[in-house]
Amino acid sequence: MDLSLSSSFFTNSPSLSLSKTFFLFKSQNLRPLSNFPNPSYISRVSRRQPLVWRQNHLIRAQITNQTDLDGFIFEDVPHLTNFLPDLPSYPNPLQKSQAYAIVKQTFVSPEDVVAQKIVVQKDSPRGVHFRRAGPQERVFFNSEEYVGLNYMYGVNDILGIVGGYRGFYSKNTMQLTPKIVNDIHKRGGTFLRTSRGGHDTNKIVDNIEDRGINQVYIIGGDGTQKGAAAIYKEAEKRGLQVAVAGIPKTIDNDIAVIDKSFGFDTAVEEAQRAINAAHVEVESVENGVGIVKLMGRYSGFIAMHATLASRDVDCCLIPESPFYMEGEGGLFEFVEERLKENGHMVIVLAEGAGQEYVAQSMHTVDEKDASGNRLLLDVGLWLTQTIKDHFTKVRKMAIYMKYIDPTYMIRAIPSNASDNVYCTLLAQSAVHGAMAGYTGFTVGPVNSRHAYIPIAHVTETQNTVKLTDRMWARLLTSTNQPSFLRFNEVMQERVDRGTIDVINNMKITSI
Ligand SMILES: Nc1ncnc2c1ncn2[C@@H]1O[C@H](COP(=O)(O)OP(=O)(O)O)[C@@H](O)[C@H]1O
Ligand SMILES: O=P(O)(O)OC[C@H]1O[C@](O)(COP(=O)(O)O)[C@@H](O)[C@@H]1O
Ligand SMILES: [Mg+2]
Repeated sequence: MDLSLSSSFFTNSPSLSLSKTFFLFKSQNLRPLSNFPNPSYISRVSRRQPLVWRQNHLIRAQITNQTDLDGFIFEDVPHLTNFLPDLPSYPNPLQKSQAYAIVKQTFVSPEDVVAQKIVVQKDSPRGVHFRRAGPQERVFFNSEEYVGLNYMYGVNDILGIVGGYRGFYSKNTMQLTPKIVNDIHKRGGTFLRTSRGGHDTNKIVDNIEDRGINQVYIIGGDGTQKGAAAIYKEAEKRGLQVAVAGIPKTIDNDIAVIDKSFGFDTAVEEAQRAINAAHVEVESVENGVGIVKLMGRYSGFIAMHATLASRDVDCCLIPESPFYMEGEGGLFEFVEERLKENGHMVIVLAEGAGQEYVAQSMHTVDEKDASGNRLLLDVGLWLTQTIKDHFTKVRKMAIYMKYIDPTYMIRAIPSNASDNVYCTLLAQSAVHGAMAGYTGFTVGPVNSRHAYIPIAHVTETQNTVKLTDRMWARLLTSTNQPSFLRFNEVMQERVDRGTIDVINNMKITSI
């Protein structure tokens, strides 16, 4: 596969609704031509500490003396030579690439690291660092015989797995060529198709083994990355020369550690159109209240950023910030104030917000999708009806509700320019990492520099909006909406008054 293919390949492929898609980089025909010794894949833990060999991806550097080492922690990713010590390596064919001919530093230094925490104090520990992404001097897949065919790594045997994880064992594969992937970035959806559930690690790795696949690129959100980690572990257990790379793609932006996931920018941009439509509609009537529901199962990033970008939004509701309707500081009070002031208002809400209220009003039980994600109830419809009932029945005020649910329309559009560029970087970094023999990693920007992050590090937490960070405060000052900080108090009052039972799973300790 050449790099231009790999970039268009990935740039094009993970259009927004492509939640769980896989590319296989199959190079079983790439036989070693020579037997170079294993280069020193050594991770230097600190300038002041002797070199430390990385044995396994989640071993944190043994820091014996915090002061001495400035608290430097290197969370390196696994390498194939950890379990295949005799694997031969080859000079990276990029050395001969015209594209890199005048690049000052074609290869990243094995000692380059990217800091997880960018703002530090003079005396604070230096903290966690990840391996910098990029081309490495030596590669562990021999592609020389293909260089004449392609420009960079020269691998031309690439399979697309159709229909998500289950596609490994229940669907046909698709041979991917530059021609096939040429235009896919201009289409929404996923040309490889997708599915939820169906992750059977053994069957998947059996299939990888049977087909002689050497590199697996797995594209998707947090669930997909967990699946990728399981595949990597099983491949390692079986001692397979298979590099597994995770590519973070979800509009929700709920993947930890990285700056943002592919698709998020596009979703925020497209959400503007829905917000604008709501604004136009409610501006045209007296007491118009527009409600726009956006995606965001557990994380309100799309809603928060769309609100900040649009500036037409009066109130943004996200799963991380539980809200309440009645009384002082509640949503009803705020809506009434805004209507008096402006004659109209727009509320943006993330689909995961207020789920407990909807569940309570509908007396439903928790249901899950095939991947184990909680099936969400339509909080937009619930909020629309609740506000309408309050103003018409209790406040005796005529109001006009306009509810817009653009969620799938947003997810279905092709990625925007910024996401396309981002995707090119993800694709190229992933290919460089896998070619260099790294495995079990997710690639992504950390403080704007691309890095290889152990998958387990990315999946151990979920990226959510931190109410204690300044960004949420910026939003509150921009909309001037209530902070709902009295949520706990208000809920307790209601329980005491007997107006509600204890609300199941209510996040009363969310801050
Ligand atoms: N803990 C896990 N281990 C293995 N596979 C998982 C795990 N969690 C989710 N998956 C699989 O990952 C795929 C995608 O997960 P899903 O939650 O639907 O989407 P996303 O990757 O966007 O979060 C599904 O096929 C699901 O079965
Ligand atoms: O209805 P579907 O297709 O299962 O997808 C809905 C979900 O997909 C998302 O857009 C993305 O979530 P994932 O990245 O976990 O797939 C969520 O915001 C939304 O709840
Ligand atoms: Mg998910």
